[in-house]
Amino acid sequence: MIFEIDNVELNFDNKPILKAAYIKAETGKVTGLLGRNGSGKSSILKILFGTLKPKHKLFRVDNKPVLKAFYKTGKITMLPQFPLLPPGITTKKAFYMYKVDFGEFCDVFSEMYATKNQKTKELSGGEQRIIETYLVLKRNVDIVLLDEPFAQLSPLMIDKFTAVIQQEKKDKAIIITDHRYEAILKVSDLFFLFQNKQTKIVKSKNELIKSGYLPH
Ligand SMILES: Nc1ncnc2c1ncn2[C@@H]1O[C@H](COP(=O)(O)OP(=O)(O)OP(=O)(O)O)[C@@H](O)[C@H]1O
Repeated sequence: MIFEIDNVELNFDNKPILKAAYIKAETGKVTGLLGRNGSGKSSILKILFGTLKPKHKLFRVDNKPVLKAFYKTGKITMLPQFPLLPPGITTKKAFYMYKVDFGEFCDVFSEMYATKNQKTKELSGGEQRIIETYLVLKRNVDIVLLDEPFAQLSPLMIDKFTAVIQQEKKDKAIIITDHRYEAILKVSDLFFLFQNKQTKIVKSKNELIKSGYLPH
C-alpha cells in the first residue's frame, strides 16, 4: 500500500507552518522525517493520523482519496511525543490490553522482564518509552507513525528497535521522526527534509549538510 499526503497547508494563528508539503510511506519501507525544531514534522504526523485539521490537504491511499479522519479506520497507529499509557497500569496489563506477547518482547528486551509487575508511573522515562514504542510497533495496522521514539533511549535500545522496525516493516508502512539523525539514516529507506515550510526528498548525509540541517 502507498500512503501519500500532499498539498498540506497548515497555519497556527495566521502563522504559516506548512505550505504545499508532501510525504509518502509505503508498505515494506520506513520513511524518515528530518528537520529543525518547529519545522512541522509532528504536525504532519497528526494531520495524517487525523487529529489535526489543516487548512488544506490531500490524503491518498493507493491513489484513492481518503476523506475521513484516518484513525477512525483502525488501520493506523501513532506513538505521540507525550506518554501514552495510563500511569496506574502494570507492564503486564499494558501488554494484555494491546494483545502483544510479553514473552516475545522479553526475548529481545530481556532487561525489561523485571518491569512485569511494575506500574507505568514506577518506571523510568526511557523504560516507559521502550514499552510504548514496542506496543505501537506491534499493533495489527497498515501504517505506524513514530514521533521521537529514540529521544530517551540508550544506544543499545536504539539498536534493538532498529531490528524490530526492520522486522515490522515487512507488512507495514512506517514513518519515523527523531533528532537522532544517525539512527534515522540507518533505519529508513526514504527521507524527507522539512525546510522553509516545505518538504524535499534527500538521498544522502551530504545533502543534509548542504541544506544546513546538519553542521559541517
Ligand atoms: N497547537 C498549537 N498552537 C500553536 N502553534 C503550534 C501548535 N502546535 C504546534 N505549533 C507550532 O507549529 C510549529 C511546528 O510544530 P511541530 O511540533 O510540528 O514541529 P516539529 O518539527 O515536530 O518540532 P520538534 O522537532 O521541535 O518536535 C512550531 O512553530 C510550533 O510552535
